[in-house]
Amino acid sequence: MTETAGSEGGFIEVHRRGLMLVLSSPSGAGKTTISRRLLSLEPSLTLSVSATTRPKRRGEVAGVDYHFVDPTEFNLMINRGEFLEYAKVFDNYYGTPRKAVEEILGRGSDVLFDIDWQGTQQLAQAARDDLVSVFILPPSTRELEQRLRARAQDSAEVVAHRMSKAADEMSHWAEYDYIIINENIDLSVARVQAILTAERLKRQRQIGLAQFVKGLRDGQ
Ligand SMILES: Nc1ncnc2c1ncn2[C@@H]1O[C@H](COP(=O)(O)OP(=O)(O)OP(=O)(O)O)[C@@H](O)[C@H]1O
Ligand SMILES: Nc1nc2c(ncn2[C@@H]2O[C@H](COP(=O)(O)O)[C@@H](O)[C@H]2O)c(=O)[nH]1
Repeated sequence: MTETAGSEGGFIEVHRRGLMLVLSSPSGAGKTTISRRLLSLEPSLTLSVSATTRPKRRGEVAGVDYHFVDPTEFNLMINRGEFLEYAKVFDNYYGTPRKAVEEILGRGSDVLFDIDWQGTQQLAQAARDDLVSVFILPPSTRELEQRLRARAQDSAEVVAHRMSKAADEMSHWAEYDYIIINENIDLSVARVQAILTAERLKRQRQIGLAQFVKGLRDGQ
């Protein structure tokens, strides 16, 4: 993203280095819901569409929600080095295609990731300075289970399996930059949006500022 700043006598471009915004949570805490709302509010934020070996849920669209691939194809993608990160989550494989992320960042957009703690650790190793990580917690375990059931997308066994993994997932909360308890969805979306706004304004993400300030000091 480029912002043009200046006054009469010449404009100096202040570019912004793209950032990678990660949302993680135990299954059902609300990160997909928050992501969709945020994407509709933030035109220069683009979702990284993961590849997965998980079967498609009712209502999911290939290429929009996920790239649905079989385990053989997923392995080929691993061997060809096509993933920025990948992990096994709840008995299926999930991975972030590298090329798409590079293209999004290359055109000056920020990237939104809905990935688990394993993927977040891998991204942090590869690009810590560009990463902003947010962990979403449910208001209670009971509410988490209710949300998974009310979503009505997974079998009772899958819901039980995901609930059994929730405590493990949540043990990684302290590895994240920000924590949001998702009680009220409007408030949670506003909070993630506030984080994004503040992170975009960080000094180190604004390229060309030194020149811009020099111009100001020189009276431009
Ligand atoms: N603040 C909220 N209050 C009530 N219901 C919510 C809230 N946030 C999300 N939900 C609902 O909870 C269910 C699970 O949300 P969502 O699918 O966004 O979770 P998720 O964290 O993306 O789960 P997964 O990791 O399994 O993809 C959905 O039916 C959603 O509408
Ligand atoms: N490490 C990664 N985790 C991912 C990726 N895409 C999704 N996920 C996480 O998997 C679980 C389950 O997702 P669901 O859609 O089956 O409910 C959830 O925690 C996601 O955040 C990925 O590319 N890498």
